[in-house]
Amino acid sequence: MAENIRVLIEEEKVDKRIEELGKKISEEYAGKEVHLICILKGSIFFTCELAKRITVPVTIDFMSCSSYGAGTRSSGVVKLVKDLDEPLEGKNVIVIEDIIDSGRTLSYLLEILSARKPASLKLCTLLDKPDRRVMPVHVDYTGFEIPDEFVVGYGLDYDQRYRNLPYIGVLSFAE
Ligand SMILES: O=P(O)(O)OC[C@H]1O[C@H](OP(=O)(O)OP(=O)(O)O)[C@H](O)[C@@H]1O
Ligand code: HPA
Repeated sequence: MAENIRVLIEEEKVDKRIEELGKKISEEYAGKEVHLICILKGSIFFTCELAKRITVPVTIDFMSCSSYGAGTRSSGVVKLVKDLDEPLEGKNVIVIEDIIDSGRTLSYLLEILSARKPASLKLCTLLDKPDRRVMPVHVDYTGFEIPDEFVVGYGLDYDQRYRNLPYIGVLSFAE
């Protein structure tokens, strides 16, 4: 089946929104240091772009969690693939995600992370698909709310491909 991609959010619009989020976070954390947790692999592009636009001191750590296999639907089982290198105690933590869909990944992760006693714990996502939510998740910073369509680009993949597209696109399949 042939794969087609239709642009949903252009590169310029994504960049502008990330700039706004960086400014907001910098204002809200004035005088503090923020510890960003990048959820691999999808949020790597967003984390890099956002971190460059935050003007308070930033540290970064990485975690990997997986529930989507080779398809477009979650398996429903979230697995921790790689844990953080650093402890979180006393840190102002912001978890950075590329997308919140069913909410399963984040509700699982936030429970693990809050047990590690950070000074504060917030969630920032580039994309949110609220119509697909199965598990409730409180999101503090959202780039864009999007409809229930499978998207790729800006870190998001289909079967590990398309992460490098500089825009957000909707993937569809034609016979
Ligand atoms: O809200 P959910 O339905 O749980 O979906 C969101 C999660 O799915 C994607 O990760 P994926 O498991 O595909 O791993 P990847 O980031 O390595 O592509 C995405 O990066 C989120 O972590
Ligand atoms: O729409 C999506 N695209 C890519 N990966 C995803 N993981 C959850 N939702 C999506």
